[in-house]
Amino acid sequence: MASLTAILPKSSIFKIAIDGPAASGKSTTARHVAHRLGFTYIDSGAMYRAITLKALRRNIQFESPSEMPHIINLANTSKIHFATTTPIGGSGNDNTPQTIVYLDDEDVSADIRTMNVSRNVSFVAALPEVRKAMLAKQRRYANSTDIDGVVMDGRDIGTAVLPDAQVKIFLTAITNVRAMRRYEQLKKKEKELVVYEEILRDIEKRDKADLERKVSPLRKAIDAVVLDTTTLSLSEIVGKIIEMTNNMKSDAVQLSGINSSLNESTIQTQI
Ligand SMILES: Nc1ncnc2c1ncn2[C@@H]1O[C@H](COP(=O)(O)OP(=O)(O)O)[C@@H](O)[C@H]1O
Ligand SMILES: Nc1ccn([C@@H]2O[C@H](COP(=O)(O)OP(=O)(O)O)[C@@H](O)[C@H]2O)c(=O)n1
Repeated sequence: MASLTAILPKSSIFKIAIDGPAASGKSTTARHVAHRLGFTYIDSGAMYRAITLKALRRNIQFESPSEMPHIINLANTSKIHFATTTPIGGSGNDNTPQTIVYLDDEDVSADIRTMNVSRNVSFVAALPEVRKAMLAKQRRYANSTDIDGVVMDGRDIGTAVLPDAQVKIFLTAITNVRAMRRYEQLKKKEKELVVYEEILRDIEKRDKADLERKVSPLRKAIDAVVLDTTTLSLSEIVGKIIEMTNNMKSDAVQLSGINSSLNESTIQTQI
């Protein structure tokens, strides 16, 4: 099949936006979709987590107004990048491609998932200047020219970061199910002692903060499709998104056919 970038103008790199509340399945879904389509995956939440981790390591006192310029400075000056490892056959039942997150060239993939980072990240993510810095980085990644497409997940991807995304998904699941999944996920990593009730409280608190903040709150874009992962398996969700993407792609191919025949008839008319 011809490369999509050969059909669409460079500015129209295929974009898939996946938003939703904490632990709704965004990053797992996004990684599988990106892997299947050969697209780049960008975990926007990891970027906010990385800045939060750096602030914690520097003992910055959150919510102290005099410390805010330091956090903003970290957002503006830190280098964040990603690498994806493709599993060969997968380990055990988990064949999910893994994303490595680098903060100033250090692999912080595990450190950004601790409860301490989770407890503080929504505060950092609510600072308008931090969002401005992350938005610029996110758009830069998404518009890099050497990729066919991008899948980005977060809270404001369909509404603010990539409002031009051709496919927009809003993933949801009931809170208890999300908390239990996050509990199982963290327990496997054995990075720290995890308590289900604490995870549930963190998810509820973070959802509230993300929904209520002034700048780019968690919202479903009007043109996003809602998928409920409480009742749909990972493979069903991934399958649906791939199907939507393929439909959009074939529409784009047909449109490009119509456009080129329109151009031909315009040329003939001019002759
Ligand atoms: N549709 C699904 N059904 C069941 N479990 C899922 C589904 N999607 C994701 N999961 C699992 O739920 C957990 C949280 O998913 P994750 O992708 O980390 O969520 P998010 O990125 O939204 O925080 C992971 O362990 C993941 O494997
Ligand atoms: N596009 C985004 C992505 C994340 N975030 C913030 O970053 C936090 C962590 O995001 P995440 O995607 O890693 O969180 P989980 O859904 O994995 O728990 C969220 O709770 C938001 O406060 C955001 O504000 N905007």
